[in-house]
Amino acid sequence: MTGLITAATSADDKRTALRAGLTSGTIQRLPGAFNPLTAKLIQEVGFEGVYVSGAVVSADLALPDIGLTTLSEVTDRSRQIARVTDLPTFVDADTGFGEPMNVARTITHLEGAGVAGCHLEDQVNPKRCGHLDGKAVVPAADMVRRIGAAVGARRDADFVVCARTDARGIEGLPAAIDRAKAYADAGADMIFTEALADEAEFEEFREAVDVPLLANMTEFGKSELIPAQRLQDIGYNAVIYPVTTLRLAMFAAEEGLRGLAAEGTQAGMLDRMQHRSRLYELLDYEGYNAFDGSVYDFTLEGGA
Ligand SMILES: C[C@](O)(C(=O)O)[C@H](CC(=O)O)C(=O)O
Ligand SMILES: [Mg+2]
Repeated sequence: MTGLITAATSADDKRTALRAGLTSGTIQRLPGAFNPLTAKLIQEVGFEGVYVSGAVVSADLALPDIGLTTLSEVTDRSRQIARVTDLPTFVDADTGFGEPMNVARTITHLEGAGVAGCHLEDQVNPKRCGHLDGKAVVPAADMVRRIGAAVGARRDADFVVCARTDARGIEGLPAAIDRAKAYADAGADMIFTEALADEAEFEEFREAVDVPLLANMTEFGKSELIPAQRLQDIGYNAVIYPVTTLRLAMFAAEEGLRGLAAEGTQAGMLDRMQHRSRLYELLDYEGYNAFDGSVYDFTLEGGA
């Protein structure tokens, strides 16, 4: 049964892998998984990690990304995703769901859910998407307290605590860099440099800060979409594609639903669908069948 139902790799080993990846010189590419099945696809295609996006957890519930989701909702989704992948799962913990003591609780919950690390941001509560205007940040000293609480709460020293600064769009790049340095001094293992404008800003950040850096290549936002290889050349250690799979899937779903409504049948769009056989391959029906021969005792032949 190993590897069926849950991934074979332990949470400890996944945390070790994330740590090793962040110092390997190879940029760790983490697409967002909008569900556990997508996490399996991310692994199969060959990425280094899986991201659980706050924007996606919210959007999945048909909610805007303004801090409405709860620690329980984010933890449950993260656990479901971490369970099925051998890759490290890295989670968006927003502002940590409250004050420093809440942040400590957030870390213990996420650790317990088998995730490899998370990021906490320096926005005020309620937060908003980092690529929107009108954000506000807490004083750096408050964020330092959030980080201290997070670092002190983890039981596995390999759990990555990443500090995100949203200050670039509010206080400017030099202030964002100063904050990043203070956050690293407070024990953050990595800095998430939110909403930088262009390559030059990523370079400037890299030169100024010593700890690993994470880039956010979200679409239709404030940052130029820089290829992973280029980010690696600049010296970034990780990159997230937080909403990419959800945007791809929702675009396809909308097109398909409009076509179905217009045509009265989906017969003309089968070549744009994941085939039943491909879905079953991803779900590893064969593996379950090896466990119990009655699982896969049907044939796909003849079906469209
Ligand atoms: C990374 C992010 O925090 C997320 O929740 O995925 C978002 C992404 C987005 O809204 O595009 C962000 O604030 O950048
Ligand atoms: Mg977010």
